[in-house]
Amino acid sequence: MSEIYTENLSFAYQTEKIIGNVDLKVDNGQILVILGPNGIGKSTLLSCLSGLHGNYQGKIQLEDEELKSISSRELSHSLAFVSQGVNAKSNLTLYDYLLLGRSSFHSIFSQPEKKDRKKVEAVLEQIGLSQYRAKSVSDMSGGQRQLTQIGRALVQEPKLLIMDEPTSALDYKNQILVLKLIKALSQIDISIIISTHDPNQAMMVGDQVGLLINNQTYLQGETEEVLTEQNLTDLYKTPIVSTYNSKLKRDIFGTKME
Ligand SMILES: Nc1ncnc2c1ncn2[C@@H]1O[C@H](COP(=O)(O)OP(=O)(O)OP(=O)(O)O)[C@@H](O)[C@H]1O
Repeated sequence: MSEIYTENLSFAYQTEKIIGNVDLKVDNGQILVILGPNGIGKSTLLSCLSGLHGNYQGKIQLEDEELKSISSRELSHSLAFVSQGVNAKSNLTLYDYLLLGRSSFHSIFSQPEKKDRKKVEAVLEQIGLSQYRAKSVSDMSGGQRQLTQIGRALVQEPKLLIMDEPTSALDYKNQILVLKLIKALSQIDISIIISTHDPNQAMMVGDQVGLLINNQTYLQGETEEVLTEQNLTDLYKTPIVSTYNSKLKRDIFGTKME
């Protein structure tokens, strides 16, 4: 069954149409990676899918319900969104900030339970920040705050995780940590949509790749079919070549500098 799909989805800010004709589909436990040039509408698309832009046209179906008819509390039990950038801001400690992310599991007056603390401990391990549990979120580095924001989504235990450029502030080791985490989550049947500017990341984790080509055209398909030299060259309007790396057992994308 599809975790989420859209039919003829379009969205405009005031009169400026940003995305159109988007037929997107993510099955249970699948990873969809969205690529597209700056300003094409990736964040706008992910915001629509996360329920942040209610005034879209067309259909967004989350499991068997239309997104617009799902309450925000109900939505927080099935979907978590990590927005672009390093915007985790709080004077709380990292531990308390993550614990607060469990609040949708409780009534306003109830206290966190043992299972909430256990989940926070597990997520601290997953994002590699256990040693910073007592540190104030506002005192963290950009990369640490991006990992914190991912952790905050994970404590929600979503069935669908949507992340807008989740590795943009991360060093190479932490990029790999997040990509491996994404793979591991998909293996326990969590469906994932991420955007990125790096086609190599799409090749590393994507089951499917979606290209936002212009405000009328969205192309989605199997990773190896969509990530071709021609498609990427057309998408970024810059020549991109691919070479097969036998050590990595996959194609690597790059550009000649001469
Ligand atoms: N709140 C807004 N009001 C009006 N226009 C907006 C708003 N937010 C974004 N836009 C415009 O919508 C277009 C798509 O922006 P969006 O952030 O979705 O692109 P993107 O593909 O995520 O870009 P990037 O790769 O640079 O992050 C841009 O032209 C942007 O200027």
